[in-house]
Amino acid sequence: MKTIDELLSEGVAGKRVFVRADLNVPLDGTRITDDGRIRAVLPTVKALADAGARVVVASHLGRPKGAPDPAFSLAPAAARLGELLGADVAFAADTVGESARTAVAGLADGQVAVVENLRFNAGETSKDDAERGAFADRLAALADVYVGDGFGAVHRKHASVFDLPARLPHYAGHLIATEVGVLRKLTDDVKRPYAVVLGGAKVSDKLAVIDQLLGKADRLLIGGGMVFTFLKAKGHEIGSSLVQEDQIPVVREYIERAEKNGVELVLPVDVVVAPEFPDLKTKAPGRPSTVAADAMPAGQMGLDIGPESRKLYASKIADAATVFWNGPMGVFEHPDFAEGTKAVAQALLDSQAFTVVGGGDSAAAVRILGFDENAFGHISTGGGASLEYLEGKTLPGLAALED
Ligand SMILES: Nc1ncnc2c1ncn2[C@@H]1O[C@H](COP(=O)(O)OP(=O)(O)OP(=O)(O)O)[C@@H](O)[C@H]1O
Ligand SMILES: O=C(O)[C@H](O)COP(=O)(O)O
Repeated sequence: MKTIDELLSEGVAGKRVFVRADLNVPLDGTRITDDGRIRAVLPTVKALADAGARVVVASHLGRPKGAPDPAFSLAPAAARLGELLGADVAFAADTVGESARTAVAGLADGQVAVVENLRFNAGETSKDDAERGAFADRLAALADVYVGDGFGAVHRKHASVFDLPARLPHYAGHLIATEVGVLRKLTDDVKRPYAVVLGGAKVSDKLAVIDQLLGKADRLLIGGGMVFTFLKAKGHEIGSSLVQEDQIPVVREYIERAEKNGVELVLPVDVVVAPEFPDLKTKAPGRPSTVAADAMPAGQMGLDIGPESRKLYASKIADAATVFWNGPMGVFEHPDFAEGTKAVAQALLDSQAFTVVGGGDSAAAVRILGFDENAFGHISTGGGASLEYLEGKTLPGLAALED
């Protein structure tokens, strides 16, 4: 994979460089609640601009349906990029149309433009190779060189990620190079004991990852919404908690395989429950109570791991040599259900282990709960992307950058 350093040494002054970033940031209306992903691509954009390139930045935001939708405009992200760069950033109101062509044509050396959300175009995410290819042709017309730096999206076989680099000289940006360098350490020669902490709400995505991790990790600590599919598979009552009913047989097989492979599968011994999902806007009292994990009352919903589990999880993290953490332990957005996530974050910081936090929500949780992000070994900008990398899958956006 050629990197941006090679591109810079070849010289980029006057060239139009297309940077595929992941500016898919959480928004409250038009207010960005966590700008980590914009800050993460700054080194690449800055290096190119400083070297005199005409930089065209593109990204998706959210999951619009292949047509313009103002709720998913990249305008707030473009404005924030300009603030962080300390420079004017032009914004095109479309992705490959008149506005984009004019914005790019108007760039002087060292200037930056952002084009509108890639997913406002059906060709970006199409399953049809020809349709994606046609959109990639239109993107290619905007640039002379491609730099892939949207690590959070490299697991997507989308036009700007997969098809466009085939049409232009292509290089990996600083963020992709860093992310791959760190995650490779977790796949090539991981220092053991290797503990993986999995939580969050995207249960079906993450259950598939466990299949692979059972052959790689020494310890698997389960938290978040995934817990209840495991507890149910063990025959326990789980009340009205999140559950993936169709995965119960699969989870039973995981429990057996963990035992056979000598992988320590750690489940909560107690859970924090409430009568209903908390109101995250008003933060009205969540009416939490703590119960044993094998004695959850019917009608209650599990929303965090309990105090005994926090101690247990911290002890399993304390003497690990490597820890990968993806997904909050509970509904951390509400103070009544944030303690499990806080305890795991603190345990990572207290351990001597090499620690990697992966996932948009996990990284945001760390920052929102007030932890110093620089104290962790690495905070990945990719949730699904980092998990799929660890699964050993070929990621389209990385394969496309190879020659
Ligand atoms: N017990 C639970 N019940 C319901 N939701 C939960 C529970 N525990 C955690 N969550 C929710 O999980 C969400 C985060 O899950 P997600 O799987 O998206 O994390 P992530 O992998 O860090 O993010 P991403 O994949 O978007 O990069 C949070 O909004 C949190 O409230
Ligand atoms: O948030 C993410 O994980 C990335 O930006 C990819 O977004 P997607 O899951 O909508 O493809």
